[in-house]
Amino acid sequence: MGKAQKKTGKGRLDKYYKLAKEQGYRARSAFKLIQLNKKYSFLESARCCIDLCAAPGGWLQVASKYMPVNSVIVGVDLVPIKPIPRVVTFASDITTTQCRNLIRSELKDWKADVVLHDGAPNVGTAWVQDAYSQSELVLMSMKLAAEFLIKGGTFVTKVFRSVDYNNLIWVFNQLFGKVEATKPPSSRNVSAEIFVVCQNFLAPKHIDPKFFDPKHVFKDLSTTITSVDGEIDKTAPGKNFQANVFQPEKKRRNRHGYDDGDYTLFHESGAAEFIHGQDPIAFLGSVNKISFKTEEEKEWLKLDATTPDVVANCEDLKVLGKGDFKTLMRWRTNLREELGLESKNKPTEELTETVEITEDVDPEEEIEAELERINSETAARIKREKRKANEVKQRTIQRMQLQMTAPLDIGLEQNDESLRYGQEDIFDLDHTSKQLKKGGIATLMDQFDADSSEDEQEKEDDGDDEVLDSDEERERKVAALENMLDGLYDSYQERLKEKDAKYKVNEARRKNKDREEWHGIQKQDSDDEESEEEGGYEKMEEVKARAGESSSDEDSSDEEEDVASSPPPQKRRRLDAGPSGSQRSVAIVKPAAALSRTAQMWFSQDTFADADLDEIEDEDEESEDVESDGEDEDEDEEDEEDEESEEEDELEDSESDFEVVPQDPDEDDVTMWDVDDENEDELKDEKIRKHGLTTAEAITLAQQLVNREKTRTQLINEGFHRYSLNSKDDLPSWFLDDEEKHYKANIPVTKEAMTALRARLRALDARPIKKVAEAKARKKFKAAQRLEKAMKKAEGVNETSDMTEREKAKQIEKLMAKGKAANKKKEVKVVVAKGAHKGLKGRPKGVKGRYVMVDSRMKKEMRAQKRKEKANKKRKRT
Ligand SMILES: C[S@@+](CC[C@H](N)C(=O)[O-])C[C@H]1O[C@@H](n2cnc3c(N)ncnc32)[C@H](O)[C@@H]1O
Repeated sequence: MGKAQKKTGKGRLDKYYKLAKEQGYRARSAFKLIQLNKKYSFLESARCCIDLCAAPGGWLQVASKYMPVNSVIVGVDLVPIKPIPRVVTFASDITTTQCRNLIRSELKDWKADVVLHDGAPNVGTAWVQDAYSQSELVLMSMKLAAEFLIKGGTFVTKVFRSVDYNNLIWVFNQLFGKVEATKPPSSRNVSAEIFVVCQNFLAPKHIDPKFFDPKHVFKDLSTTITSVDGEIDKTAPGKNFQANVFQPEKKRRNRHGYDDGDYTLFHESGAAEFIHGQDPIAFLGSVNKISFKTEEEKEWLKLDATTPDVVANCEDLKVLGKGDFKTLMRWRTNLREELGLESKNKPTEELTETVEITEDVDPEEEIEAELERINSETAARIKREKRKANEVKQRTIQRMQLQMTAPLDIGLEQNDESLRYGQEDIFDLDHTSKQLKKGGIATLMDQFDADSSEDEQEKEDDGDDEVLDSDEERERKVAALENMLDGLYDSYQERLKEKDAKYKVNEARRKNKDREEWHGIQKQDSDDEESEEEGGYEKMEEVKARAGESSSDEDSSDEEEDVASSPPPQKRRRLDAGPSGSQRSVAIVKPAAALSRTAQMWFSQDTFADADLDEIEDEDEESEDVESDGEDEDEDEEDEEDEESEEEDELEDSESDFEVVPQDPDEDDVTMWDVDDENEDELKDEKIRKHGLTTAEAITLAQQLVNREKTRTQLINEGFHRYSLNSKDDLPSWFLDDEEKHYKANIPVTKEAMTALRARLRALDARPIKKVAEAKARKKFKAAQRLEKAMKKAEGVNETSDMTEREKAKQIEKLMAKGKAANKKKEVKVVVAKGAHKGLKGRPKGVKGRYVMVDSRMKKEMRAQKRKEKANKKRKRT
């Protein structure tokens, strides 16, 4: 099992693996040679073949099979190869002379027609190393091939696609007439191996030994080491050391061998060379240790700049990381500055000051320069402030767009003074109207921006610039990240919602609603009297329509302007009759011009009817609930029961009488969780109209209402709890969405409700399936058709004059009876073939119409079959 898994893991169980097993080859690689030979046909004519790196012997098997009988086949590998008939094998390293000698002794003075090489180094470490070892191995095998191949012979070798590839091909081309690289189908695509078939060995008398020397063949390797960026760096060798410095974890081979006279791998150099040298990076890459041996170097050890860290780093450069090398580079710079080898990068201001001191400057010029400096500093500061203010503004706007914050939040973030903006836009008309006159939210935001930038400026002046900057930076990053996340979440939600058909309906509704949004009643003097007669609902609709007309084509800002410029409504007539039935007096609403539309709507309520707007503020403070003002006088006298019944009455009254319902002054100020309540309600209503109440909770509540166990007010009141009005400000939209879904009160369900729901479901279940329903409908339709036909006939009978009335009546009765009756199936009489009927051919005596003869055997068999079918059906159902 383990073995099988291992093979599967390596992906070996492919077609060729199975084929090799089937055909008795020791390795799937045998098919590579088969396919190569199929293409180039070098084995059939070969009399002698050397297979280098032949274990376990797949290629040898192929050679033995395809080569003529009595051919000489020699296989060499590091590992011993199990004997193969007609094949001589031995274990040896093909890079050694011992191997060469062994082959020589085996071949005597024969020459090989084919030399095969499928070697792969048994390293299995880094890819670069593997590839290079492979290239070296190829070069060694080519050396053997050049020695043992006959002129015109073929050399087949495996190479890896690597930087050495072209060099190898170049060498092959020097020794062979035809060189072709190919990848047989059995070679896996994922493998970097390529097979090069070199044909027509030129057998030159003298071959330059450099062709077999990796140092020469791959000599530009040292200059083609990949740089830090992963690009081939073909520049000076010195650069490679730089690469080593900044990528120390990558070990590279010393491909170019040792320098003349230098046979060690360890290099030590004095610190002076590092400090005074022009190429410190190359130095760090080529040296193992920096020593402090000279007097000067020893002195450097005493300097503050030479920290213990630096000394430790100098001990062994080969173990250092990027950071350590940077420390050394910094140390070098510091030291060079101290030694005066490098000038310090002083700030320009410092330099300017030095110039001022040294130069004899005219006082006027000095003043001018000073002024210029101050100006430029101020300009820079203003620019900085502006940038910061813009950033804050942008952030706030972005937050608002993402619905993370309401305009009120801006105030909250600020201070108590500005906190008033958000709340007073409802209650403090003067203050708010002033704010709104200036430009509404934008003004508030501007003010906020100004405030915040002032604050920031103060902070900046007080505190450390660097710390503040970094803090701000961090804050900005965090905010940007949050915004990004929220934005992503929103777009995710959008995507989800777009898919949702319900959402589309919702959206369409909301758009309609927005278009029709009621912006309060605007006074129309001319139709005062009409409005008195009209019902409240009509009035509201009319006003809605008017508001819609006026606002439909304009954007919100235009609307604001319109409100401001339109003549203020002078008076408002209350239309509802009070408990006494008398009409109330007309209220004067003065400063509507200065109010926002929402504020107008709010103050258009009757509650404010008697009061001058200037007084409203005071009233607000006194009374908590604005709506209850009108009933104040009575309330004290009434007991709790009366109160309840009055509330009910009020609710009923409200349906018939016109009452200005206060619209939420600002949607952002509403602190309920469920944002789409209205739409949801509409949908629910529609659903209820269509399907009735579908949940046990809904049925429970409905039953309670119908049975007068609870009043509507009670139900509404029960829906509130201490968390209902929790602020949703600053809460991320995903949280609100979750809350909307899951944060719901558990409504107790009654047994009756469950029973009712179950009964309904049962009725639903009991409904016939479609086919049955269709059949029934067909039947009904046919019956109706029959009846119609009969009636037509009856009419005809009625119109004939040949018949007496009595006859007519009889005839019609018959026709109608026929029309009502369904077509009866023609009866088939069953005649049992026994007694006189046994073995009877033809119609039995006394039997009229259709008949069928049955015998007892047949009857039994039929019954048995029916029984079986029934049993089968039952089994299937369970
Ligand atoms: C892919 S296998 C060859 C498979 C063979 N062609 C066959 O069909 O069975 C590669 C072989 O190269 C051998 N090898 C690697 N380096 C070698 C070296 N320096 N001298 C001899 N054989 C070597 C390995 O021992 C290994 O068996």
